[in-house]
Amino acid sequence: GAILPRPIVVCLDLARMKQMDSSRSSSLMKFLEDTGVSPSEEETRRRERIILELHKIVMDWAKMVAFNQGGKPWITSGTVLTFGSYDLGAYGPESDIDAVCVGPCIASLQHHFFVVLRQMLEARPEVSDLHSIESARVPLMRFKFNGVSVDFPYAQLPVINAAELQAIHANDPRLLEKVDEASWRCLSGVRVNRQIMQLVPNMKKFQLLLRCLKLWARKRGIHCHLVGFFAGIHLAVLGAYVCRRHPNATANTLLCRFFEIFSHWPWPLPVSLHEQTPLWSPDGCSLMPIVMPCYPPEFCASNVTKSTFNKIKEELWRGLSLTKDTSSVDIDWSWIFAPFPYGAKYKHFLRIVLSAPTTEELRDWVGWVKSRFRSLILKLESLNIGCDPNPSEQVDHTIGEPNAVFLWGLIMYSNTQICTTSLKEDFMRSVTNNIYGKEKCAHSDIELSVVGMPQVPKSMSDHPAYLQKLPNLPPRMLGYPPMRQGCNAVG
Ligand SMILES: Nc1ncnc2c1ncn2[C@@H]1O[C@H](COP(=O)(O)OP(=O)(O)OP(=O)(O)O)[C@@H](O)[C@H]1O
Ligand SMILES: [Mg+2]
Repeated sequence: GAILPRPIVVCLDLARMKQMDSSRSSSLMKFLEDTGVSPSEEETRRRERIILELHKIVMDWAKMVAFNQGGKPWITSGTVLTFGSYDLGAYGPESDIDAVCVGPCIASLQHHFFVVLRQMLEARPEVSDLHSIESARVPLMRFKFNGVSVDFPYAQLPVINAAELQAIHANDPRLLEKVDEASWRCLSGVRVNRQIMQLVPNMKKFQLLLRCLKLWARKRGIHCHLVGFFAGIHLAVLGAYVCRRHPNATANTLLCRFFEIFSHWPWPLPVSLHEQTPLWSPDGCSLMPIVMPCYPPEFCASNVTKSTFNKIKEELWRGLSLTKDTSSVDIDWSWIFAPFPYGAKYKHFLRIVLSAPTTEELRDWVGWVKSRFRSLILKLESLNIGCDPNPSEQVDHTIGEPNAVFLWGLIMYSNTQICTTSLKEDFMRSVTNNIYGKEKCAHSDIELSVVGMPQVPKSMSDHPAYLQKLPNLPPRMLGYPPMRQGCNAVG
């Protein structure tokens, strides 16, 4: 046939690509809807009511603190500021509500927050599972309010009328200079969120992308800050970066660009939404530095190690290979968001069993040990063993005591033997170092063993048929050498 002049071919191609892009975006939105990652109207209302109730409780509490100190209750106030994925409008059904309790200078953290306010919350029928985590970097109360998990840290402002002042000056550096370190940290969560919202060109598209990223990271086993994967804030910054680079892109293009940009990212170049990068980098931030948009700039805290860095890179390459073919109209989104097939990927697993006499003790114990997991991953790496710390927890019903079981995929680079006795001794040193509430965990236990496939729960060993269709990635993209056959693992 006749050869069309070039400009017309380009126009037709562009029109076809645009149509494909929009049809892929529609199918992506339909997929997200079917997966149920977006909260229903009712769920949204429920969360709004919770924030409102918490606000009322904090107001009453501030007035009571003033009254008990002989002050005038009407000039004192407190408030609640939300942050995290709730505030960004990208929360899912399993997300918590992150809310800072902002209190006046007369309300102390130790007594008024952890004792007086705790009692007020405990007296409410909507509140359950309340516990205080006083030793955390950001001390907080964690509870369920009408069944929704709430993380509730405390920021004490150097003023009496905290509610009024925060509305005007939450970003005022002079005010922030006067608050203590823990208060400053939780207010920076609020400030970072506000900055992100100001920096993204289209909030709706950003929320959609962030929902995709959170779902993808959860399904692929790379959404867990404590074991060295992404925290929500990392994904929010990476998502915002893509949105800023492509302000007019559709949902499909944004997701494709995310994989394209970050599978090729020259780490350790920091990802930053503005020009500035922090002057110093805390431990754990050197492999995959991501900068929070606040002043002064700070890195998001990170626990990434060589192993988890490799897995993240592998997953980014996988995402790229599944989305880069722009010539096909349809894309099966369930491939991209497929659960990670641990059972098919690894031959050996490190089985970590945490147990305690009661469920309350187990909750504290699991929280504490998880905050030490990074040292176990580093220890394995020092033995030349890579690991994929599956963040999900199982329960072994054959054990009498309340327990939580973790199964981490092991990658043996050489004929290494794992002696779990010395591994445990080593890990226990890190667990018992600086332990908070030692007596609380006196009857709790850890057991480590190396197990093979048969002892892995069915949910982890299933190998969905669609995984067979995955394109083969070159080993370079997998980030580590292929596993040696016949390695010895001694439990
Ligand atoms: N590693 C971190 N570095 C810096 N700030 C963090 C980090 N982890 C959490 N935060 C702060 O705490 C907030 C809430 O964290 P959280 O882990 O609940 O994430 P999220 O984005 O709310 O995701 P989810 O939907 O899973 O709850 C973040 O928005 C951030 O301000
Ligand atoms: Mg949250």
